[in-house]
Amino acid sequence: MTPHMLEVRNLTKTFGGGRALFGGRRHMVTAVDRVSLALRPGETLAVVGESGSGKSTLARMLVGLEKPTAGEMMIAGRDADELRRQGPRAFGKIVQYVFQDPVASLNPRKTIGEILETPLRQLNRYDAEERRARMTELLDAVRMPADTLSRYPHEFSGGQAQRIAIARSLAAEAQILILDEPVSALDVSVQAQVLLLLQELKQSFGLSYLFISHDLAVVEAVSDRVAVMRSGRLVEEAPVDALFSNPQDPYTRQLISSAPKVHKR
Ligand SMILES: Nc1ncnc2c1ncn2[C@@H]1O[C@H](COP(=O)(O)OP(=O)(O)OP(=O)(O)O)[C@@H](O)[C@H]1O
Repeated sequence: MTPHMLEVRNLTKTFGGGRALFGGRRHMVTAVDRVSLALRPGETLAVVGESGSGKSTLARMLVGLEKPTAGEMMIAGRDADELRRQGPRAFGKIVQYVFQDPVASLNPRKTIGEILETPLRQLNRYDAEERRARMTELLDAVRMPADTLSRYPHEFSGGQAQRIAIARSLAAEAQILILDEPVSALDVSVQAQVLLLLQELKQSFGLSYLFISHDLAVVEAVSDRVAVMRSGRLVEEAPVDALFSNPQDPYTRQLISSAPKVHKR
């Protein structure tokens, strides 16, 4: 049986709980509360919820930016910590994180060529000429011209920078992209183009997506399954059509009815 691309069981993250100041009460926040989820090969699983529901904390734990308080995380059938201990190269070949703010996620002091070359070098498979050819191919895959390589991140718009950040994830040959609000910072007219590109790349590169978003219209357009979070808890999980046509949880119903652009069924 093919293992799940990602699987979390009872994943929990509690912040705070250090020594209380001035004898006051310790303030603890359970950002993620016993969440269990699985991402299947080739699918887009959206995680939705309002601000503060714990979506980003979940994603950050998966890539090792936060340490879980409790629970299990498996990536491609292997324990996530064990995989991470093998180093960034082994981990990056499986999972890449795409941030909400694309310009900030690219090193301002490096050219796009230098940024894309780093993961290619880490693969230890290409010589300089092959790396150059591969970078041009990757830019082509995200619809950016070859002269992008000699330019710097600040020279690009948000949409272009997000395409470049996606190309960097592809350069690492990741199988799973964790897309954390990947179009929220972009103009509405640009959002659709980037979403369409992500759909295409998923097919051509055989990717699986964990798609974090608060925007139900976006989620409806891109996902296969949807998990709804509220105050750190998973309240409902269903295939996208079932979730929008027949939401089971009162909170999901409320989210759908208050979303302006969602296709009401
Ligand atoms: N480093 C931290 N220290 C303390 N509390 C945190 C930390 N990171 C997140 N939290 C808290 O955890 C909860 C969940 O936050 P999180 O950012 O995961 O939610 P989110 O659904 O991604 O929201 P947003 O869409 O606004 O980013 C919030 O109450 C937040 O204040």
